[in-house]
Amino acid sequence: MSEKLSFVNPTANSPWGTYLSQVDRVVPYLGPLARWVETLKRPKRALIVDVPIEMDDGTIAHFEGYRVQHNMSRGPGKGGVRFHPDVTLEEVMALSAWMTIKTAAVNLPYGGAKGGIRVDPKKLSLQELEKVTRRYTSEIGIIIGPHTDIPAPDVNTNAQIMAWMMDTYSMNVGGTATGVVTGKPLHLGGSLGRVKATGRGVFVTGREAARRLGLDLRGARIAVQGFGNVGSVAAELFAEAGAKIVAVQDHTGTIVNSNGLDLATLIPVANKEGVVAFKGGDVVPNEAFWDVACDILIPAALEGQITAERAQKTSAKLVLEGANGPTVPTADDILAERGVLVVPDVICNAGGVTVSYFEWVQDFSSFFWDEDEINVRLDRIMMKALNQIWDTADRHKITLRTATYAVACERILMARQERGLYP
Ligand SMILES: NC(=O)C1=CN([C@@H]2O[C@H](COP(=O)(O)OP(=O)(O)OC[C@H]3O[C@@H](n4cnc5c(N)ncnc54)[C@H](OP(=O)(O)O)[C@@H]3O)[C@@H](O)[C@H]2O)C=CC1
Ligand SMILES: O=C(O)CCC(=O)C(=O)O
Repeated sequence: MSEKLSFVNPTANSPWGTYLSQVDRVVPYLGPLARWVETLKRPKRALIVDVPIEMDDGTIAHFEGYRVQHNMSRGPGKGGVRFHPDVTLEEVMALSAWMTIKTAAVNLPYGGAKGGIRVDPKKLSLQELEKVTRRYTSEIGIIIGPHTDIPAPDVNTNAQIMAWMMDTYSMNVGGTATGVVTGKPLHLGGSLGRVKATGRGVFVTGREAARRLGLDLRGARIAVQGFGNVGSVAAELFAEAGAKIVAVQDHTGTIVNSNGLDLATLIPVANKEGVVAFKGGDVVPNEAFWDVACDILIPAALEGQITAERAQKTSAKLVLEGANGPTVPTADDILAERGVLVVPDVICNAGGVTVSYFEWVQDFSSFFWDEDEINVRLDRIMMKALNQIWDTADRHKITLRTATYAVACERILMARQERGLYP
């Protein structure tokens, strides 16, 4: 680890810095458990791996990979794997920590972990992508496993990549270990409902938040940043409920249509070429996305997108954090002062890990549920968690984010205390 990067001294405005500041804000609400809070400010374990592969042109390329296990007080590590050219150890530390808070917030029997490879998968052939995935899985194989740490999809990873991870791990241990990853294809022990689960959770929590705000979803204007797994599914569900998706941004650019974008035509175009190739909206400069007149804003791309300046200008009344860590702490304060309600990532996007948990349980019991059962259970878990968080926020007069941390940190630190410290 470089001199600059340490567990306790984050780079300014980094995701890890954001996370540490979120933890600091919850300390006054932890009572006697506050003496354990340092536990949350450092990962339990961080592994950096070299991922060398032979490229199609015969050259050897090296990629840097990470797996961070932030906390395992309540159960095995759980969290996705990200393939992105900007992935850093410090980012993965933050993502793993948010998993610890998230799994505790919805009361799943897991800790928090996350992984990533600094690679642009869009520049790899399918064969190179498979080689990178398999080599990375072998390298982190010393710390993952169905009972220790269970990866899943995140940005630029999907069911095919989970299938390669499951196969590589299984070959290395000499058996078929379906429970080592979730988000797998259905015929390899995957679960119905997992692909749409995160977007569905954003919709379920968003619908409840809108109801409490007195905001009618019929005709509500929604802007969505990031139109991948999370953003596109959330957009579809809100559109089905009568909302208008008035702006969408992905890394190709931003499109707007104040009458509502036609998702049935937009989604296939976006999946193939990116949103700017869609003809049913106007292409505008990326920064204009934050000026679009809207009632609900759904950040569903990367961290640090809602800056102080963007928080000041958004017209949204409700922010639904589909992405992990999209709002920096100064922006959080501005949104709160302006009366904009934020449903934080650690509850808003917890639908994915909740159905991952269902997948893991189904793999162990070798008995698979139908999709209705999965969705009913998902909605029940999300609503129970959200209502408890809302009660906590009302009781202490704090934001939903700090309330989520209060509920989650109490569970995590109580488990830590009850387990004791001595080897
Ligand atoms: N998948 C899951 O189950 C879960 C994901 N999340 C979080 O949700 C977020 C999105 O993940 P997911 O949908 O799975 O990832 P995907 O890879 O499916 O989609 C990511 C989307 O973000 C867009 N994007 C990337 N960079 C930018 C940028 N600089 N500006 C605008 N758009 C950008 C991508 O555009 P393009 O396609 O053009 O590159 C793509 O549309 C992440 O923060 C992730 O951690 C949280 C919980 C669970
Ligand atoms: O499905 C999972 O296990 C984890 C998903 C994830 O990485 C996340 O919630 O950020």
